[in-house]
Amino acid sequence: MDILTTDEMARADQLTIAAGTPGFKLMRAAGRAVADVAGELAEEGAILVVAGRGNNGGDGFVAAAELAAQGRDVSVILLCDRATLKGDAALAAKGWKGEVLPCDPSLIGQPALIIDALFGAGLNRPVKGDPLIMIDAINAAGVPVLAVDLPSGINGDSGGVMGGAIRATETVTFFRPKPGHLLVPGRVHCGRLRVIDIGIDEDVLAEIRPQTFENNPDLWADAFPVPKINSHKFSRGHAVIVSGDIASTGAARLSARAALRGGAGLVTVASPRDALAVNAAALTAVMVRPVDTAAEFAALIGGKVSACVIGPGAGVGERTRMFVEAILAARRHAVLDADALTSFADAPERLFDLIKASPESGVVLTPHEGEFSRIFSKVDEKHPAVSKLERVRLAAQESGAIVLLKGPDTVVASPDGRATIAANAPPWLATAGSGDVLAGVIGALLAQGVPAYEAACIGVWMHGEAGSEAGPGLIAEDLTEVLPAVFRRLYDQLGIQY
Ligand SMILES: NC(=O)C1=CN([C@@H]2O[C@H](COP(=O)(O)OP(=O)(O)OC[C@H]3O[C@@H](n4cnc5c(N)ncnc54)[C@H](O)[C@@H]3O)[C@@H](O)[C@H]2O)[C@@H](O)CC1
Ligand SMILES: Nc1ncnc2c1ncn2[C@@H]1O[C@H](COP(=O)(O)OP(=O)(O)O)[C@@H](O)[C@H]1O
Ligand SMILES: [K+]
Repeated sequence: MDILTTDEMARADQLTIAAGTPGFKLMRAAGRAVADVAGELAEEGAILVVAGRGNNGGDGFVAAAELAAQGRDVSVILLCDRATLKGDAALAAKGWKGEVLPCDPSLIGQPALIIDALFGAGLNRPVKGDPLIMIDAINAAGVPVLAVDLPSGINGDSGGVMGGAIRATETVTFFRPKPGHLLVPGRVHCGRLRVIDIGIDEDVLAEIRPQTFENNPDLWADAFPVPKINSHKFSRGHAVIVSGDIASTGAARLSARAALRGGAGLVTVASPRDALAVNAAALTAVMVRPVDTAAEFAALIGGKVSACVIGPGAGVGERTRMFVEAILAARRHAVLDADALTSFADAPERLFDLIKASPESGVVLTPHEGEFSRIFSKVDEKHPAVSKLERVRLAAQESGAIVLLKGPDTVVASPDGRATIAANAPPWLATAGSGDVLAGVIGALLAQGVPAYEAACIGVWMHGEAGSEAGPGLIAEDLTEVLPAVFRRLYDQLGIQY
């Protein structure tokens, strides 16, 4: 699904209004939808609406009036003087015939539900003073909270907490999700997210041309590789995974097994000679080749190899740097992870120049936050206050690669500006070796000819699904073993026969 920034959402409102739907009609639809959800969350008992001075508060007033009309016990606290409300919010407040209580936290009491309509997309500075006291008091009340559009205090574009923020049970947003609903900590503050139609025509999207998407199969189904009846192992691609020295071979084996499970027809581990016995003893369907020097490595990948994965356990230093350079010189599709990134921490431009010199080869960089700040320190220095989404976009532009920044809200961005945010990763994915499996799955997709952006998105999604499939207690080894179940469900979802 498309994700709209708050500016893009404002544009969607404007286009809809310009096409003849009054803004107040949108507000009425929004407020009524909030009232419906409130009725579901609290089938009985008192409901308190806490409204701010803007249109978010306006939605709150509409919901209050709607709930009162249904016979519910509703009260409204307003952050400002009612007489100072303007535009649609003033109109909405007129529709509320009850009393308006002042902004006093002692008036919150213990309702069955609080509707948070303090701030939405218009939050433009850190919350302090009275609204902050109110937010803290709502959070402390210990009752369910339904947030209108965004939990108040959450930045809709970054998901960041601006001074303080509501912890909602559920959030109702309109038309499309915003980045702040999916990026943490915003996602955590939202609770369950509902996206509701308020009468904005989908045609506005053709004009807005959103560049951010939630990472799910609708987005990349067409690029998903399905073996054909006449496929053979060579046509499914050959992935090479670089092993580290004898003390750190496991990470490459995890990646290699994941690459095989991910659908690569052949997988070879390029192993230092002194680690050959360890790797060979621990691998079966995955092949092992002795490789010590850059020349040997170049000879191996110069053959029928379609993609390389380097980084997991590879070791930081000249050997890894030379191997990365050999991969890029040979124009192989590549996943550069972990140590392959850290090896360029002192000279990231050297890496980026090589990537940009072969734009036709798909290169995916898969840092976690620590690795990201090592190789993209310039992005962080130049743009200290931007969201995770924009940081990754900037990193993709700077490097010329597809950049994937891991975490509970993994972002994938392309130098052309497209980006996805994933929201399907369970927290138990954060375990040693999990990233190595992710690198292997993406390597498999690249090996099968999937374009790098889609390969990264598919890999992240499948990795998240595998985490849910394996469930709590998972270790990285489990992820590869549950991939067949993830494939089966995806095939069912996409209507692919098997
Ligand atoms: N036609 C539209 O544009 C629609 C808007 N809708 C609602 O309108 C909301 C956006 O409305 P607004 O743009 O009026 O913005 P908000 O209602 O989010 O808040 C804006 C007001 O809060 C003030 N403010 C911002 N940050 C503050 C802070 N930290 N401390 C104190 N005051 C602060 C601003 O100065 C402004 O007065 C959406 O989130 C959505 O709920 C919906 O009614 C659907 C239609
Ligand atoms: N809180 C979290 N919720 C969901 N997924 C997470 C969370 N933290 C990390 N992950 C995921 O776990 C994986 C960890 O990878 P990484 O940091 O490279 O670890 P390792 O190097 O041990 O494999 C990544 O895919 C990341 O997105
Ligand atoms: K709100």
